[in-house]
Amino acid sequence: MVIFAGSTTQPEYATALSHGICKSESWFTTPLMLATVMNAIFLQATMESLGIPTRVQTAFRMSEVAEPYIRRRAVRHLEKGRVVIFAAGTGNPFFTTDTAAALRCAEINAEVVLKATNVDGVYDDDPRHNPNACLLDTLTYQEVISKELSVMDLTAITLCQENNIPVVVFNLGKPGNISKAIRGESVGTLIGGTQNSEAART
Ligand SMILES: Nc1ncnc2c1ncn2[C@@H]1O[C@H](COP(=O)(O)OP(=O)(O)OP(=O)(O)O)[C@@H](O)[C@H]1O
Ligand SMILES: O=c1ccn([C@@H]2O[C@H](COP(=O)(O)O)[C@@H](O)[C@H]2O)c(=O)[nH]1
Repeated sequence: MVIFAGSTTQPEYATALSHGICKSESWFTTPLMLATVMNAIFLQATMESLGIPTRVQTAFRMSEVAEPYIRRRAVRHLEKGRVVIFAAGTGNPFFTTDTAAALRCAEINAEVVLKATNVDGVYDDDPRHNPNACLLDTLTYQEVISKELSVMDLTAITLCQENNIPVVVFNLGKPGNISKAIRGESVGTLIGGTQNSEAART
């Protein structure tokens, strides 16, 4: 199993950027990537307190606190039944944690990207701004791109499309949703599903 730690919004950093304290957006992205490492370490501690063996791998070196990302090593951990938490995004500015998820899933030949987020799935419009937006059950990658359904950034969705990795978008806040998504039960929105993944949902 693979889990990606999303960066939480850091209002202090956003304020620093808007006040001109941070010189460029590429500088500003570093603390955001570091925030995902903190999240990953907390998640690791929580999972290990439940007896689940876990490893954190970071996209840039922080060897005193976590392993560096090494694809073959990550795959070996998974083969041994450990949860691997990938942190620090892609390690590069101008990307997102969704793109990091798509990239790592492509690298390790993952079957699916499970995007646990703060809305029930993909809507025909941003539900935060349009209360009449309708929740969609399934979508093709092309529909997400052409209709500009910005629940996931274009780089991430394109990477999933190119590597035929379906994406399930679901609400993290609803109890039971993570289990449902992992078991392949119907939850949220399925993007780029094949007949097999459709069957798995029913
Ligand atoms: N068509 C759409 N359907 C669903 N959500 C949409 C759509 N368009 C925009 N959104 C927005 O996308 C957001 C979810 O994506 P976002 O990447 O912000 O969340 P996240 O991945 O949970 O956050 P993070 O990556 O910081 O952990 C929702 O809060 C919603 O407002
Ligand atoms: O690989 C990466 C991952 C993230 N960033 C920066 O962090 C923010 C927040 O990421 P979310 O995926 O929206 O949680 C993102 O906008 C980037 O500024 C990055 O540079 N590289």
